[in-house]
Amino acid sequence: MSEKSIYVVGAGAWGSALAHTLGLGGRSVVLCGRDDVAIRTINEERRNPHYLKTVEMDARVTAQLGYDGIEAAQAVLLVVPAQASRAVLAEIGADRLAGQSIILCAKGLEKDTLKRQSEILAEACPTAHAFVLSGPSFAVDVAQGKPTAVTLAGKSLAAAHEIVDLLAGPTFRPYSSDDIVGVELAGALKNIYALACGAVDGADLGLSARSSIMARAFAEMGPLVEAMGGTKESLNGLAGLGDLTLSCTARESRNFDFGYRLGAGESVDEIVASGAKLAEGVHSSPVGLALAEKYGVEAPIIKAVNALLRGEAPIDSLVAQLMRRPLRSE
Ligand SMILES: NC(=O)c1ccc[n+]([C@@H]2O[C@H](COP(=O)([O-])OP(=O)(O)OC[C@H]3O[C@@H](n4cnc5c(N)ncnc54)[C@H](O)[C@@H]3O)[C@@H](O)[C@H]2O)c1
Ligand SMILES: O=P(O)(O)OC[C@H](O)CO
Repeated sequence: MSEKSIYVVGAGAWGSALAHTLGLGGRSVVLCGRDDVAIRTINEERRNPHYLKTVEMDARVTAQLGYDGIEAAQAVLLVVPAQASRAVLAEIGADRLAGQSIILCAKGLEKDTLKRQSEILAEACPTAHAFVLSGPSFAVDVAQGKPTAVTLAGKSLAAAHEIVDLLAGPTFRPYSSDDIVGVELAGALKNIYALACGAVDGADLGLSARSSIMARAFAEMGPLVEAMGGTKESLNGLAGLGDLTLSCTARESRNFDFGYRLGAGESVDEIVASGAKLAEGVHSSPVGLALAEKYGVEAPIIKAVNALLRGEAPIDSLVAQLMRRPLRSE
């Protein structure tokens, strides 16, 4: 019998990179997209015309429109923006996902409902098994076969190990975790802090200020993650410290870049109108603030990012406000 395929839903930058790296790891992959030109180009020319254009997609990857055959997948990676996950899961349908292992790859929180990706999946398909893939990983690095280590969380370590074995390849190394809540919160929150660090850079407030924001962001995440049922240990790992470091220091991060442009004086509307790429933190910031308020946790940096996004104050005056907070111990 032929090997079952892994289905990757979402043929954007991250879905394409993951499909390619799984192919390199010897897996048969079906990449599900919604743009027929992209599908045809991937199958005929081995490249995605919209994302990672120069990467030659591994031959084990087949692209297709829609979700045909997904019910027989070995596992499904959901790789669409966080705000689209619910609609895409509904489009695929609970019946086809029943009992399947679904690896949630989006790093974001749902507006209005304040839900994490695994909560959305539980509502969309209660019998599916949720896993979360997160950690420091730029699509372009993964697609170019540069060494990358990430966190893969499941309900138990044993369950996570199985998916780790499935996803691991010569240049892609997942570590197992049993903290779904902590790992998915870490991935979503780091995008908010990347906006802050980008803004600090864009306003030329200095590398010392940026490092201070990163360290205080790391401290700020702990109480919220714990209040919501995750563990601080997850923050010490790849999904926490690893991704915070990457996203808060590199202009290649779309969230950092968005923040950089805000710090340099552009407005949210101007940046969006210019066709900026997906910056999940823009959507997750109000959710992060609402969650902090709901759980009674102090989150001054998340609050400042929300004020920045709402155009209430420029980053230098928001940082000045942070500097005027009462002095305290670490
Ligand atoms: N790009 C990265 O380096 C990277 C790394 C790790 C995690 N992620 C996360 O992965 C998620 C996806 O990011 P990306 O970089 O692939 O974004 P992207 O903008 O490159 O691609 C998103 C893809 O989702 C599709 N999509 C959007 N809305 C859809 C809908 N309603 N129905 C069906 N398909 C839809 C788009 O057509 C596109 O193909 C984000 O949450 C991001 O934080 C990205
Ligand atoms: O480009 P960003 O800011 O969405 O970051 C991509 C990945 O999440 C980095 O780990």
